[in-house]
Order: sequence, then structure tokens, then C-alpha cells
Amino acid sequence: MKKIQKNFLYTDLAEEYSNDLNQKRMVGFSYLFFCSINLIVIVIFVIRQTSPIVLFCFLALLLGLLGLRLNFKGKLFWAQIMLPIIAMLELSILSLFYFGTGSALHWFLIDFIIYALAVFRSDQRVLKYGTALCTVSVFWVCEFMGAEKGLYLSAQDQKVALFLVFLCSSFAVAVIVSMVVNRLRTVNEHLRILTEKDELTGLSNRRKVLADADDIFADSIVQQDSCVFAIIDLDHFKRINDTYGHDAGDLVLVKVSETMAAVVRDQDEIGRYGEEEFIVIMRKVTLKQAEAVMERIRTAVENMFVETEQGIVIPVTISIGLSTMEPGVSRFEEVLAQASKALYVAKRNGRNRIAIESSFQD
Ligand SMILES: Nc1nc2c(ncn2[C@@H]2O[C@H](COP(=O)(O)OP(=O)(O)OP(=O)(O)O)[C@@H](O)[C@H]2O)c(=O)[nH]1
Repeated sequence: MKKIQKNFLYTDLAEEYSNDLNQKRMVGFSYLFFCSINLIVIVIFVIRQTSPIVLFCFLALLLGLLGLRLNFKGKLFWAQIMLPIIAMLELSILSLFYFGTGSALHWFLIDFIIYALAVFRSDQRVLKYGTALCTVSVFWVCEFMGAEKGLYLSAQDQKVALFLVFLCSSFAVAVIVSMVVNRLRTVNEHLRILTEKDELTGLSNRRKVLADADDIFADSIVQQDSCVFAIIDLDHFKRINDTYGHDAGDLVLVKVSETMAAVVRDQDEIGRYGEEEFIVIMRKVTLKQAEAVMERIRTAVENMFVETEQGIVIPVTISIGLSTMEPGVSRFEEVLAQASKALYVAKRNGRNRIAIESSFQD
């Protein structure tokens, strides 16, 4: 079952964002739906020993399986257009000549209008609206030109068929709509993550880390906990860029980010504040505990090994400014400004060190 889901409905590829993927998934589902309906009709008419219907539906089933295979093999375009053509032909012939309009079989065509609008991309406008228009026309032809009564279904059978058509049709529409909605949700989530990430380092970007700072600061006030802010700045980074080149500078930023992210605790937030500056926000810690975490980060970066493609090893150190919430402080920006002052002190005192700006140190 998992394999069918994986191969035909592509359910394991939620993390992929290519637009075609969702179309492929919807086309796959539509073919499975089409083949299943044909299979059910074949079984019913094999039991009733009505060979023309069995042969006709068997042919449609084979074409359906061919379309499913095309879709699976990546020939999405052919798979996309083949299905409404087969469906229009089969449904109109069955409805007009065999089952009668009373069976409501042609109402299945409504699904293919939704199919056309959902599976063709906006740049396939002609196909999208052309297919929808053809499907509507075929529907009206069946509705107005077909006889109420058909060859192979009694009035009682037609009532049962009508019920089944509306049941299956609603199911198919619900699945297609839920696929579109899920797709929008996945893409939205993906875009949200992109807007919160720093492209180079993969850490939270300035916007996200400041939003985290705001949230954590507010939570800490409400829960009467302490939180500590740290601003981390690479030492003489301009010199690194000037000496080894901008690419080497980027490599240093990436390596330092990885090292710091590996050392901070799970409950802490880290992000790139700008250029070669980072922020760490530590929840429920005293200044002393936070200082110990920062010392681990400082030594980890100092002992880190950054080697350029040319085999040159770049020595890297960082300076850190720390500050915590204090009575009377009502905005996180004030804590951040204090941490920034501390960073300035750390730089002035010789770099590669931690400085703390706080009126009460425990
Ligand atoms: N490679 C690279 N360089 C960057 C990036 N963003 C900013 N920079 C550079 O980082 C350097 C920052 O230099 P400064 O602000 O003078 O600081 P510094 O050289 O680290 O000196 P101190 O902070 O005083 O130790 C500038 O040369 C920027 O061009 C980036 O994304 N990649």
C-alpha cells in the first residue's frame, strides 16, 4: 500500500516544492480514480454478462493504465491531456448510447472541469480553459441530447447509479481540493521558513532572531524568569576578508555558525544579527550560567579548524557581550543595547573574550 502511495500519489515528496510535483500527484490520483471506476463497472457487467460494456470499459481501463504509466515515467504533459479526452469519450458514449442520462453518469464530467482547472499550470491557459470548455460542452450535449432511458440499465439501476455517481464524484472533488489546500499549506510553510533563515549560514535571520528575542523577553517577564542576551562578533573579520578573500570570509561565517549552533543549548535561540554579528538568547539562566555557555562557544571557535580550498588554515576568534534583564527594564531592545556595550568593552580589552554589562551580577 505504501509503495502504491509512494509511486502513484507521490506522498513521500511533501518536502519538494516543484510545482509540477503537485500536478503529478493530482494527475496520478485522477487516473487511479478513473481506473477504479472502470474496474467496478467491469466487475458489475461481467456478473451481468454484458460483454459490449465490459469490452468498452476494459479498453478505457487499459488507456487509463497507460496514462498512469506516462505520469509515472514523468511524461506529465501527455498524461495530463490524455485523461480528459478518454473520460469525455467514454462518459459521453456510455451516457448517450448505453446507460441513458437518467444514470447521471455524465455528471462525472464535472470532476474533469475541476481537474482541468487544477492540473494545468497558469502558463497552460489555452489547455486549461480549452479542456474545461470542451468538458462543459460534452456535459450539455449528454444532458440535452441523450435519452432518459438507456440500453443496459433499468429505472431501478439508474437510481443506484445516480447515487453512486454523486458519492464518488464528491469524494474525488474533496480529494482534489484537499490536495490543492495541502499544497498551499506546504508552500506557505516553506516560504515562511525561507523568510526566517539567513541564506549563508542557515541560522535564523535578523528578523526572526529579534522576534524570538521579543517573545522570550515577554515570556520571561510573565513567568518571572531571567533570560540572558549575548551578542557575538568575529574579531578582525575585515582582515580575514582582505587577506584570504570574500569566499574564505563566507566559509569562516558558515563554520563559526555551525560551531556555535552545535554548542548552544536546545532551549536557546541563535541567529545572525547582521554582517559578522550573531545573537544568542538564553532562557531561564543566570548570568554565570550564560557566561559558562558563552565560554564554551568562545573556546570552540578558537579551537575550530577552518581550512580554505588552497589548504590555508584561518585562525578565528570571537568577542562576546552579555547582558540580562534587570528591574525596570521593560523592552528587550534595552537588554540588547547593554549587550552591545559589553561587546564594545570586550573588543576594547583585546578581543577573544567575554564582557558583561549588568548592574547585578550573581
Ligand atoms: N565574507 C563576508 N564578509 C562580510 C559579510 N558581511 C559583512 N562582511 C564584512 O565584514 C567586515 C566587518 O568588518 P568590521 O565591521 O570593520 O569589523 P572587524 O574587521 O571584524 O573588526 P572588529 O569587529 O573590530 O574586530 C566588513 O569588511 C564587511 O564587508 C558576508 O556576508 N561575507
